[in-house]
Amino acid sequence: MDHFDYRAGYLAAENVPIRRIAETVGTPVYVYSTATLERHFRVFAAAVADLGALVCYAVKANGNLAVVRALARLGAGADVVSGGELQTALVAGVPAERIVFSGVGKSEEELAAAISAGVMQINVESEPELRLLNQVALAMGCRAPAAIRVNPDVDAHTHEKISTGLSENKFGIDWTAAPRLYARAAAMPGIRLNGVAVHIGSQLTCVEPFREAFHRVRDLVAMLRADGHSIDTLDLGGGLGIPYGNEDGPLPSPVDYAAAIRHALADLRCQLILEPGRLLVGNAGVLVTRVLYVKEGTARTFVIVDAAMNDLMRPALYDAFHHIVPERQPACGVVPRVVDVVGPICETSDTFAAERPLPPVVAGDLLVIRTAGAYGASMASSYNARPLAAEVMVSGDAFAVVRERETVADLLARQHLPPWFEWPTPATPAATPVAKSATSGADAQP
Ligand SMILES: Cc1ncc(COP(=O)(O)O)c(C=O)c1O
Ligand SMILES: N[C@@H](CCCC[NH3+])C(=O)O
Repeated sequence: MDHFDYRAGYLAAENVPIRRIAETVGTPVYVYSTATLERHFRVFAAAVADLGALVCYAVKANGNLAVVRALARLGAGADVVSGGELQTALVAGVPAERIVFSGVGKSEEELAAAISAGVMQINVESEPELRLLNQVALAMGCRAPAAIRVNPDVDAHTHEKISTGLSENKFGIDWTAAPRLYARAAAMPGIRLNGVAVHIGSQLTCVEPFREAFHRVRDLVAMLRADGHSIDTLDLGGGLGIPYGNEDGPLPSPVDYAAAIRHALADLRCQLILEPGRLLVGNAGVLVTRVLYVKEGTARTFVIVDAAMNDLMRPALYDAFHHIVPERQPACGVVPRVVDVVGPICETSDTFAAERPLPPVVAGDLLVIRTAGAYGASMASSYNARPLAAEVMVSGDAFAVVRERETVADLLARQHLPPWFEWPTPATPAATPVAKSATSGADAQP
């Protein structure tokens, strides 16, 4: 359930007409609903309440400060995977003791930043990373709280590009090799290793792979405890799928997911950490775009819109399905046309929908791409020199820009000509960036 509904024939985000936002802020624009974010967090938190789990929102799904703040206000912790996400979470008011630092390639600086911020736990994904963490912690005169992310070799039955729990995936340490690493870590004075972490993939549409992974974790905890390690935290990652509108059957609910956890792990007396991302924010966001042209091709009809794969890359990257609806509610009985909805980027994969029945539209109409709150803005780029879209948050009757639209000047501002190139004539426009310094890059001269 979300808070994007037709009101008197026009789509609204909570009580704010989408049209009003588009006319004020322009398009393309991401629109987030506070009520939906809050509802999703509360539903998930209620489902896992009896497990005493700490819900650490996976910031990668949507790192907008306002989104992270909305969840932090409700008590969410954060799962972060870079120094940038760590800072985002801290600035949004997530207490350090509720932050988990995950990721397969953390740099020395990022490890040091996590330790000095006082994060709850660093999830280590390789032996070299464990050794580096030990060194960094010793140099800082402390012991780093850590868990090992294990790879349980379980098929998540999701898109291959977002599956992370198979032994051929780069993530975690093979669960059968993990006991050796725990033994080595026990001898490292800079490491306080007392947890196991697992995350097998994203957009899981059935509970069975979770069950399988959790039972492997259970077996591992028994082995580790038998070896004398104290295991106090279990980080079960995220991954619960959400409806995009093209699923075959019903998806597992947070209650089903909680039952799988309870059954496999509740009696182990560990602090559980859960890292939902998509589930909290996916349906809380839409991408609003304007139709530029309707082009009648010989084989297809193309609805060319002003959003593109740089704004929302999921369809191009994973052939992902997103519902697309007109901002103006179609009249009863209107006959849909089968069209391709495409962006202006010079790639054939810049296609939001192929051969999709859609109510007829004309240039100037607004279309709304649904379920775009997760891995939408957070994966956007400026490909084709297209500035990043604006982001807006709605609450009741109010809306606010929570990320300004980038400008072309922003894109150019950090670029420089090398000193051996003169600016083209006529004279350099005031807004054009200049070479950083006369000497920078001198060694690179041909
Ligand atoms: C370690 C970790 N935790 C949590 C998540 C969030 O996953 P999702 O958005 O599918 O809940 C991810 C991303 O897949 C992840 O890599
Ligand atoms: N980016 C992916 C999810 C990957 C999650 C990160 N491990 C998506 O859009 O579905």
